[in-house]
Amino acid sequence: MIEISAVHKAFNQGQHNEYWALQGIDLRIEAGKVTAFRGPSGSGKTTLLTIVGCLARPTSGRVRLRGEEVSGLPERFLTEIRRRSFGFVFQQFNLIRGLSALENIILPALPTGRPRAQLVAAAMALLEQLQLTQRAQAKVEWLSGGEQQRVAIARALINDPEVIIADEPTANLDSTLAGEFMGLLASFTAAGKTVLLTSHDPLVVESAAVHRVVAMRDGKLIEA
Ligand SMILES: Nc1ncnc2c1ncn2[C@@H]1O[C@H](COP(=O)(O)OP(=O)(O)OP(=O)(O)O)[C@@H](O)[C@H]1O
Repeated sequence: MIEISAVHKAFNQGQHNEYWALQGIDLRIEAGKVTAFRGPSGSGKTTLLTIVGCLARPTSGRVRLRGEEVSGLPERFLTEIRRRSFGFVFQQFNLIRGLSALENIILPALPTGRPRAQLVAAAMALLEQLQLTQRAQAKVEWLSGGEQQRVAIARALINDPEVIIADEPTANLDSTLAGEFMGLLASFTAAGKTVLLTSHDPLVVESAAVHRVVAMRDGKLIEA
């Protein structure tokens, strides 16, 4: 479903601090499965996921999504593919302060033109699933770290993406909530969605919800 071929990524190319964060990644990711990336800090996990999610381009190499090459497309196409195909949950939640949990969740769906009432209903259903109904109208800066993370998860799901990309999604959750998040992952894949996540948490990487673990070191894949 996602094919990554010979992907390299350099930061600060041509400068004294040039750094190759990815050094030749070849990987096929199956649809409908949870793939977890693990590896030491700085091994390139986040860099790889941002490239797969069309948030950044590889310096060389290719990424194909459902057989279509996306790595070389112009930005306006990438924006559309991102919105249509991917939901992101990042370590920094990137929520908009001053807006409520509910407003943050529906934000990525506004450009789709779906009626507001439909979006609010979808957002409320997600909040209920994540046990956050009572905080719907609270401004996000009033929420705890774990609550903010659940708002970020709901926001990633509002456009019903095919692929969910989650970078350390449970970093701010206690083990009960982390366990619930893993349960949610199982329901995503049961619905045919593909999940890519990074984690340092053994509870996540060793969870029954994870189908495949990919290990990275120094910008390369290593045998898990
Ligand atoms: N924008 C950037 N400019 C320069 N170097 C960068 C940039 N982004 C990442 N790097 C470097 O690339 C390397 C890989 O970073 P990356 O965030 O992908 O690692 P990671 O495996 O996700 O780490 P962690 O587990 O700590 O999140 C790191 O050495 C990092 O410092």
